[in-house]
Amino acid sequence: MAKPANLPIIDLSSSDLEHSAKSIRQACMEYGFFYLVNHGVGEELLDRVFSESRKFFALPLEEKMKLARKNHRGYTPLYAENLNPSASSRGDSKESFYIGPLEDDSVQCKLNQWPLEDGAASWKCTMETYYEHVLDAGKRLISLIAQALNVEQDFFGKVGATDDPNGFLRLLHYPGVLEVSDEERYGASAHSDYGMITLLATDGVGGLQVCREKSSHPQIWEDVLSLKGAFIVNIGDMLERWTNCLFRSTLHRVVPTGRERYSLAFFLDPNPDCMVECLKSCCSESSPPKFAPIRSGDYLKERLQVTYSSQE
Ligand SMILES: O=C(O)CCC(=O)C(=O)O
Ligand SMILES: [Fe+2]
Repeated sequence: MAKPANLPIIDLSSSDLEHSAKSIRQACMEYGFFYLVNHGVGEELLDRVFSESRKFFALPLEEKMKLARKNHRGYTPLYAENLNPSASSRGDSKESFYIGPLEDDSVQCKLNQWPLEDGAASWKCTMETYYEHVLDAGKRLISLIAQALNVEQDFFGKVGATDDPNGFLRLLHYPGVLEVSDEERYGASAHSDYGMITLLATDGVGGLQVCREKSSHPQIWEDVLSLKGAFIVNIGDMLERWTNCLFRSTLHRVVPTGRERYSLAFFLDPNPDCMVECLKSCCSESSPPKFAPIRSGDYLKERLQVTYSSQE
C-alpha cells in the first residue's frame, strides 16, 4: 500500500466564491487533483448509474461487442487500450463504454450507441440523466476555475469551450481477477488526461494512485482514497496548456487490488473548434507562453490516435 494522498476538498455549493476560487487555484497548482463535494449530483442517481453499468458489463462479450467503439462511442473490451504505449505494449485490464454529447442523438446524427436488450430504455435514460447532471456540475466548476485564473467567470463560455462542449462519459470496469497472470499489468497504466477537467466517481474500491512529480526518479505514487459522495476531479493536459503549466495535469494510474472495481469518468473537454491559447493571466516576462495556440479538436484527435493506434 502506498501512502495516501492528502487531496484538498472543494465545496461547489459554497457562497464564498472568492474563498473557493483561491482554494481551487492552490489545489490545481499543487496537486492537479481534488475532491469536489456538494456538487449537486444525487447519491441515488449515482447508485442507479453504477447498478446499470454493472448490468451492462455482465453481458456476454459477444453482446457487448455488438456495440464496439465507433466514433469514440461504445464498448472497448479488456486489454484493448494502452494509456502508456511507450512503457509497455500490453493493454490495460479494464473494459469501458463511452457515451458522447447527447445533442449528437438528434435526428441528423446519431453517434451514441445504446444497448438494445430488455431494460434498454431505462438504461439509456439513467445514463442521459447522469450525463446532464455531471455536465452541469462540471460547467459550474469551470466558472470557478476561471475565477481562480483571474479571468471572467464566463471566460470559458466566451471562448467557445463550454457551449456545446465535448463531454464524454466513460463507464469503467476493472475485473478483480486477471485472466492473464501478469504482475506488470495495470487497470489503467500511468497517464494524464488529455482534456480540460475530469470528474470521477468510484464505487469505493481503491486502486487509483497519483504521482505529483512526473519527472522524479523513482516515481512516488500515492493512493487516492475515495471520499463518500465526492467526485475526484483532475486537471487535464489541455487546461495545463491553457494555463501555461500553472495548473498541473497530474500523472495517475489504477493498480490492481484483487478486487473488482467500477468507476465513472466524465471528461469535460472544450468544443472541438475552441482555440486553446496560453492565458495572459498565466504568462509574464519571466514565464512566456510555452505552447502555440491549437484547435482543441486537433489536439484531442492526435492524443487519442496514439492511445488507440494498435486497433485502428
Ligand atoms: O477509474 C479510475 O479511477 C480512473 C480512470 C482514468 O484515469 C481514466 O479513465 O482516465
Ligand atoms: Fe485518467
